[in-house]
Amino acid sequence: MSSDAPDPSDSAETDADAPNPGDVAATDPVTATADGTIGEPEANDSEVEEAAKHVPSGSPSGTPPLRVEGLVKRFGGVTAVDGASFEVESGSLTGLIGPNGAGKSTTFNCITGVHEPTGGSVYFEGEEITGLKPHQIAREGLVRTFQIARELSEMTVLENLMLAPQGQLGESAIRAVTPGLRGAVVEEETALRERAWETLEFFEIDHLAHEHAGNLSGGQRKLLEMARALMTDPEMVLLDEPLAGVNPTLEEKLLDRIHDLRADGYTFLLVEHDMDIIMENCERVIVMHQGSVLAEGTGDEIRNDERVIEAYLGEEL
Ligand SMILES: Nc1ncnc2c1ncn2[C@@H]1O[C@H](COP(=O)(O)OP(=O)(O)OP(=O)(O)O)[C@@H](O)[C@H]1O
Repeated sequence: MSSDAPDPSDSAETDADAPNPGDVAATDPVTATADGTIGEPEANDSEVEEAAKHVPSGSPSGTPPLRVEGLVKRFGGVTAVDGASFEVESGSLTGLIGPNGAGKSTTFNCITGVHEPTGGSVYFEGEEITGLKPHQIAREGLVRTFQIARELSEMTVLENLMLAPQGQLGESAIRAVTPGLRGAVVEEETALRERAWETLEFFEIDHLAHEHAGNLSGGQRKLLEMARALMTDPEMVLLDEPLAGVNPTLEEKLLDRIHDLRADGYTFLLVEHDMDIIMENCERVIVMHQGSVLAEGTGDEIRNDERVIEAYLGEEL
């Protein structure tokens, strides 16, 4: 996949700023806790436990969580996405595949507000989100995973999780320093810390809570990236090659977690080059080619589709 870094050739447009997961606001929630420490979760009252839980509320009945209509993205003379249209069903794990340069990354970036589309529309749970900034889209419940930025590599795994909502949602630190709001902030931080521990346990990386993120293996980092995305209480998560460079044990763990989350009502759109993973895990597959959608269907339908075979000519399908 191409990098998310803005391309100099893209300067003519006003792409939204990508949420910078490395942006640590002036008042860091990790240090703004009641006792000033980051520790194991304290005994929780039921209110905190309730606040820590998140289950997707789901789309209004019959509305696909994600609908992309005639999406176009040009970079100067290059048309990266050329009228792509598709829907993702609620609670599904849908694969987005296509040969190199098909436009998958750019589509992800347009959906999540990293790029402003040149044309077309994106709807999330029936509401148009085209052109919104990434943190606004994240606030609606649609997030993507991001590589752990350099600044965050120097922080612990627990800190990474506690900062995730700020990074993705663009929360203002002002609330945290405003007199009169401090009590509420401390309560929020307690819930946040509890939630972070729960999430670490869910991904089975709680033993790494106090490790610097930079010391994690590639696979552990992928788990952390996913854990960070979940800390924002999303309804839907876009996964951009979440298994690249992950060893088979962690790969299985990550896929198991994705299936668990699906069972809880989360929706996933997955870009992945490994066709076996797509075919074994995705009930629906969307194939992009030259910027638009070439075919859609089950893994078997896609594998046997002549147009898809031709598009992948020379590549293993
Ligand atoms: N910022 C950019 N500036 C100019 N061209 C770009 C930019 N981003 C992507 N492109 C071009 O748009 C096309 C689609 O790229 P994109 O990365 O979206 O494809 P992809 O399907 O994700 O490919 P891959 O699987 O190889 O990562 C390619 O021709 C690529 O070179």
